[in-house]
Amino acid sequence: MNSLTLEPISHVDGEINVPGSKSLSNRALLLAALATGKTTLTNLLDSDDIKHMLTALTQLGVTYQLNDDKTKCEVHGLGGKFSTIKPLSLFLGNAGTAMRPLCAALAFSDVDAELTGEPRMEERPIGDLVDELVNAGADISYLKNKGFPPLRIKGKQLKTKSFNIDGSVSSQFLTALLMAAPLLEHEVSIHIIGELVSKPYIDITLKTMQTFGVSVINNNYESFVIGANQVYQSPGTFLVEGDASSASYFLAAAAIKGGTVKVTGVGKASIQGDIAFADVLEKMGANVTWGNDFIAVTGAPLKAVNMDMNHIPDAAMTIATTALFAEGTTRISNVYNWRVKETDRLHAMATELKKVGAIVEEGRDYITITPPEQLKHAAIDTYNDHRVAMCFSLLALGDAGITINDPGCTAKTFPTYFDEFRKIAK
Ligand SMILES: O=C(O)C1=C[C@@H](OP(=O)(O)O)[C@@H](O)[C@H](O)C1
Ligand SMILES: C=C(OP(=O)(O)O)C(=O)O
Repeated sequence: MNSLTLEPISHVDGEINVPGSKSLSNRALLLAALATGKTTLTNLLDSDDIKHMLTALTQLGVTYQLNDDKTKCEVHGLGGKFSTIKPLSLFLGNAGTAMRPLCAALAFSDVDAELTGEPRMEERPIGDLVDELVNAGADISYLKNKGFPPLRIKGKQLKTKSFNIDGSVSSQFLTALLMAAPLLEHEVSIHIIGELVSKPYIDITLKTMQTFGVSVINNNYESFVIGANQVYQSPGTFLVEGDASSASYFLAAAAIKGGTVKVTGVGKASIQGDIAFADVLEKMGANVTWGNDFIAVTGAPLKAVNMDMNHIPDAAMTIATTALFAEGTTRISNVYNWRVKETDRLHAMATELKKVGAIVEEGRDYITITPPEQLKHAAIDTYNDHRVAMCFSLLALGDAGITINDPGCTAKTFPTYFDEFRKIAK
């Protein structure tokens, strides 16, 4: 298997302009496709998750022009729902931000489409979304296992005005329903059952919908109302912010090693919840400076934290490896849904952290990490999970270096990650 060995890095310093946000790229592409008018997206992310959304949109009859480096895209909006004649098969890889939102949008469109994905996608739940859509009258069937992709969707116009969605496994089910609701044209109310996880991603959804001209009443994240006859309208241009989760690795590197790293393209004006990662680093002892469009971190001796990280599920993985350089036992809690993402992340992190010598406790929805006296070199298995590969690159800041197996798996959200990481190693 292809692997990458990172030798110990003695110092970090520098400035990194992070690529566009995955969450914003795929939301903006979908809403631009449904909107009236032409939208020019800039700083679009060029990665596997976005390629899957773009390919699906082409198959759905959306036209767009991508520039050479694929970071600028002019989308010609359909001015309403998708409408295609022939049955389609859309392959969405392992992109949750394509599978879940397209599922709802297609259920309310004039299409006959199969939604398929990588083997892991067939293990990632979608039942809470599909079953509620079916309750409401949608025509969706499971092609293999109940509750999981692949799906067959025969879209239709529904009269249902009220939906109940379970938000305790993934916020993407609510995001999907929110973004598709205007296609129904009448007023829609959505009621949340269970504890809504990953709440800041709902803010990203609502703010992106607002930019495209659709407003939603948010009753304290317990229910949402989308008024009748709201149509997505192109904002003209849409600048995709830098990805706050991708920023976490560079900021953590500075926190661990003691230099200063400035990440640009994302800052205190960001609508991404993962900027709160910098607050965790601050709590651990690092110094953080904020600008509207940048975050800079200067390292200092770090101490462990004990925190509920449900609000930053992706960046929390970066804390799990940062914890190896902090004094004491770090506890990351309320992250049960790590288990249903690219891999079972609680188990994968526990397994790989033990390989470098950490003392780890893996709970149902938490993990504790105590650093060893001395970190050991290990070959880290990455389970086709981009974030496992990226967060373990931080082990290069220890004395033993690290080997990352299958480093190419970062292509899901950050194909150039290791080239960028090398730039801050001095
Ligand atoms: O809506 C989004 O853009 C995302 C929501 C989160 O998923 P969950 O809501 O499943 O936790 C996050 O982990 C994922 O990377 C992106
Ligand atoms: C959970 C993630 O991805 P997805 O959008 O496929 O859910 C992630 O990027 O960490």
